[in-house]
Amino acid sequence: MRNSWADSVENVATDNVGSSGASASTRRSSYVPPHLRNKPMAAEPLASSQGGPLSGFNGPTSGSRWGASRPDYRRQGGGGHTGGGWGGRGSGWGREREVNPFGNDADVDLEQSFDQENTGINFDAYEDIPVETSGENVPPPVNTFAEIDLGEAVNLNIRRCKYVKPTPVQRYAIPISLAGRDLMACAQTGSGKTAAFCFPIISGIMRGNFPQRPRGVRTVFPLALILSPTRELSMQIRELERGVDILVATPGRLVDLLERAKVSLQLISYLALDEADRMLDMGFEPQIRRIVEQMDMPPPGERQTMLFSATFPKEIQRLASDFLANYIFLTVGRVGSSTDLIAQRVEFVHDGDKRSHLMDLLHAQMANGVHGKQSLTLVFVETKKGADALEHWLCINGFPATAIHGDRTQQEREQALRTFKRGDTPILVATDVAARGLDIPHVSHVVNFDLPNDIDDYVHRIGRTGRAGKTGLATAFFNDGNLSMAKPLADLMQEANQEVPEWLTRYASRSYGGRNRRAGAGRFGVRDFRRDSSYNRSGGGVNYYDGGNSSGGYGNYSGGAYGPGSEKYMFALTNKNQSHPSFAKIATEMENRTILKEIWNINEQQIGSRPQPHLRVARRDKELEKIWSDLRNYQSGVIERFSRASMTPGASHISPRLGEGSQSWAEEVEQAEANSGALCLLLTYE
Ligand SMILES: Nc1ncnc2c1ncn2[C@@H]1O[C@H](COP(=O)(O)OP(=O)(O)OP(=O)(O)O)[C@@H](O)[C@H]1O
Repeated sequence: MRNSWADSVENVATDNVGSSGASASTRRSSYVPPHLRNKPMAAEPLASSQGGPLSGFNGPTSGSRWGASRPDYRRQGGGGHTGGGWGGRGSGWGREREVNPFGNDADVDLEQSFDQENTGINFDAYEDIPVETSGENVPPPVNTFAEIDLGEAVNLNIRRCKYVKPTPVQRYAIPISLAGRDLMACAQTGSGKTAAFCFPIISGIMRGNFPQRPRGVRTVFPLALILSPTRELSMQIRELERGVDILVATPGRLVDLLERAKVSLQLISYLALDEADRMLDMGFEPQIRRIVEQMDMPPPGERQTMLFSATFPKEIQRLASDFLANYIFLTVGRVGSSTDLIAQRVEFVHDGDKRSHLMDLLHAQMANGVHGKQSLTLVFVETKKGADALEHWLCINGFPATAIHGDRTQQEREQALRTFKRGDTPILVATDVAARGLDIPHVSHVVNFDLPNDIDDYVHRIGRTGRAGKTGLATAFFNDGNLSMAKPLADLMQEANQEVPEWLTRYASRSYGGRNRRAGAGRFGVRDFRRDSSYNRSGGGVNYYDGGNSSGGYGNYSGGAYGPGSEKYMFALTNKNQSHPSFAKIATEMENRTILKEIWNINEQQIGSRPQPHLRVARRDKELEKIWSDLRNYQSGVIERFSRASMTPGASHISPRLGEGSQSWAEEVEQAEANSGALCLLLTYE
């Protein structure tokens, strides 16, 4: 018999109901954020912009700040069962759950106990979700699974899953894919993208006539390859289909298998990239190119390629288009936006107050109870060390927690996910390894203890809640260390009809000089990068390096033509006595990007947290080429200039502002390096 935090939730909830019912519960829940403590109680409810996620757990009868500002939340079924608020989540896209014949008992119990209380969600609310397609001869969408010919076996399994109707992304993507077209698709987190690419692949393989595989060799010849960024996500997708016909892999491991000739890609008919933008950012791009372009995989046009993600920055679209032939671009919902199903709160919390603030949230969550049901909370932190430390601190303070990050063994990572899913440790402290794709039922609260530096990372992180039509809550701790996120965060919240705290609007309105590549109105208007005039100007060609400030594109370093209003800053990358080779090595081991983030943070302080730097390589020798490829899309930045001189241990910041465009970029970098003897990096901001 386990005695989990959920048991204490149950006890608290029972106590509350037993003693004085709802009013006791309400009293307990009168949460006061630290910065408002010891102040007289306000006569009227605090403005929701001042936080108070607790109120989210209060449900509609609590006079909740949060509930009051979110009429749509209640409409969507989040108002709660038994007046209890948070636990009463919608049932998603009409999916009813059956007992999973392969699951263990604990999972089944938990799933059943939750599903019994699902109150249903208005699926029709999704009907008016904005959808945009571009490309030639786009096949029409369908409304039901019955309209799509996926074959008897797949249809049967769809019925077994009790998927009653396709989600919006499935309505569009499945017919496109069945028509044999390449696809780049962007749809919100938790909206059913996995099935959107898996169903047609499985169906195609079950019905297709494929060449005979060579016999008697130990190499396997899969027909479909699905690439995803983390092992956990690969395993999750693998749950849908196992076997050698469909290979689900992370790039690193696959490169290894390919190099040892354990796998051949010669017969690949389908290639899917899940979390495609992550797969093509600087961490993975070299490996993906190796797999897709330099091994034996058939080229675009001879295979069908599908790329899916909830976010798709334009520069990544450009890269991705290398892998596609005459593709259709599909967006369902606003590109890179969060779903409206997630109520987003942002609270100003100084670093030193974060732990106590988190504890307040967790206490509030307990006090407002979910009536014995595990309400899972996912807490995102910046570093692996930070994750370990917070996990430890939570545990010794009576909150069963576990942690997942890149330094833990695979076994530990899986164990952490298991105990979290079961509710034995209803708090999971995670780095970005858990930010994307993971579909964990019943995560009701995502806390961004440390905000990421990139708004897309934020979108993926909070997307771990509010999935499959259910509602969720996301709380972010913001402080002066997150200035670069003020504007994108405020814009995103506004887009998702969230109440933006006034203080955040003020932060956002201050100019930090950054180029906010995805912020502002018209996110939905800026979709398929092929529609950009710059793309057309270059004759439809793909020239990733021609964006930004460069007048000559990649390889032409003689420019220096900063656009009006651009600013530039110079940094040395030699902090922490890193020698260049070790830096390069570290840069390649970037699954959770900690080291680079350290560098980034140094830079951020130096540049006054200005967002969205553009960076470009200044010289192109082989060694730098590698670093360049690793760093190119690091966080929100793209390397603009990067040059090397002898390393000076301990050298740091050189010059915060170099002479206003009077010198060419290369000269500036060289001069700075000559002055400092350090490896230098020039950042410019539009
Ligand atoms: N047609 C459907 N009806 C009901 N539920 C569905 C349907 N399609 C998918 N789901 C469920 O929705 C949940 C989210 O799906 P999935 O994990 O594919 O989302 P996603 O869009 O890939 O999210 P992310 O962007 O976070 O990776 C899953 O639990 C899945 O089983």
